[in-house]
Amino acid sequence: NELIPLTFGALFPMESSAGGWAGGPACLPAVEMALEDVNKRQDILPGYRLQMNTSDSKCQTGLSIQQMYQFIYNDPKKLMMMTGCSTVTTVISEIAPEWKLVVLAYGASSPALSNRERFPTLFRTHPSATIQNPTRMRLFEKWKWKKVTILSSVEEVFVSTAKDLEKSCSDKGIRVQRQSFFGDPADAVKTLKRQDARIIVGLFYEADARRVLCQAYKQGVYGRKYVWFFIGWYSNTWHIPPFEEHLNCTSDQMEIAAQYHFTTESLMLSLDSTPGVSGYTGNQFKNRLIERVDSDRSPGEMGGFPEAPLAYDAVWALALALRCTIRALPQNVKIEDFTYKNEAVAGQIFDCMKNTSFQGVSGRVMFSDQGDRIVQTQIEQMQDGKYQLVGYYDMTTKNLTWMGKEKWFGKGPPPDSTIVRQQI
Ligand SMILES: CC1(C)CO[C@@H](CC(=O)O)CN1
Repeated sequence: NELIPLTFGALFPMESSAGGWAGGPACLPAVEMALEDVNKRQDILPGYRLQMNTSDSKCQTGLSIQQMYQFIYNDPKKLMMMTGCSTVTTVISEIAPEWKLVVLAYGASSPALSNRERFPTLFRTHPSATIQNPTRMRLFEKWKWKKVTILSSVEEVFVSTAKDLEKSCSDKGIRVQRQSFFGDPADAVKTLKRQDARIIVGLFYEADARRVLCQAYKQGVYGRKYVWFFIGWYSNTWHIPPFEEHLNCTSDQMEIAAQYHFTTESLMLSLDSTPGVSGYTGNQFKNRLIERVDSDRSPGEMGGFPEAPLAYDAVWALALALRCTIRALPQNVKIEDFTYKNEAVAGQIFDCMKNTSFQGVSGRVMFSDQGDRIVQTQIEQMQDGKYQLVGYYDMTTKNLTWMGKEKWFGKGPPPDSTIVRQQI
């Protein structure tokens, strides 16, 4: 007897000509692998076959809306939408409720998406960029810093992350200065000096980070008096200036300025040695993906490779939510009767997605009330041009796992400002 197909629409940014994240090359094969894994199991969607219609969104909003209409106005009916980039996820999640569709984003980090008023049916297996802020706060507490400076570029994702961190600092009685720059950071770095900034959190894309680091070197905002925090998802050699950027700093100068800075980033691949619901561990997933894509480029270079576990787990979240829906619907209502207007089925899919909780290859998959993914974060420190893992932070348990591998120019962490020596 024929399996009944259940279809979802999926957008992958296979390239990003207009800027943005080209995560499709590694995330599409990860999703295809998850579909095969789900469909070969008898206990996930018995009697059904999960399938997807895909389009290359190029990380462009206009194109993705046009593709969404194609999904909706052509059979088969789509039960859900899966998206990548934050920009595409924003527009798709704003219009999806018109067709009572849940949106599941595997590659959207923008804090603005944590908003149930604007995005009532959005869930994401990719954490918001603000998830790094509790980790930064925990380190300020560990090293007793009560004055912090935040420097961001003007992109919305970084300004909203900076504002979130600024609020967390104020709530904890930490004095915080925040400024943002567009293009050349020279004046912004000059302001850091004038403010006597010592503990500096940088929030920008990789190319801006190089410009900031070069200015820090030129203006002497580096070394024993300073601690820089950068974002951890840059490449491991991000601080080496590419020839074409004509940065007027040498690699040696950049390495000197970068010495002992910290980074924070979301853990996207589970370190757990016990397999998850798929039957695979994070590492087994990673090796299977590398086998599958056997591209001439090294897999780590493939766009979206770090986020591939999130895409794989998104299919499992979707499949388990559909299984939950099938079990919850009354006898006379079939999930295949979904019609973009059928509140009963759509409402049940939303409720099931809301209650998602399973062990994925990217770790525990659960969503907050805003549909946000909660993950652990990883802390590294650059030591002589190489990143050294120094700790993990779990914001749900507030547990900081520290390796004690960090290094300082002096005996320990520098003070957060000029300490006026108390006259004894
Ligand atoms: C960690 C990163 C690179 C943040 O941006 C995400 C893409 C986006 O938010 O548009 C993908 N993952």
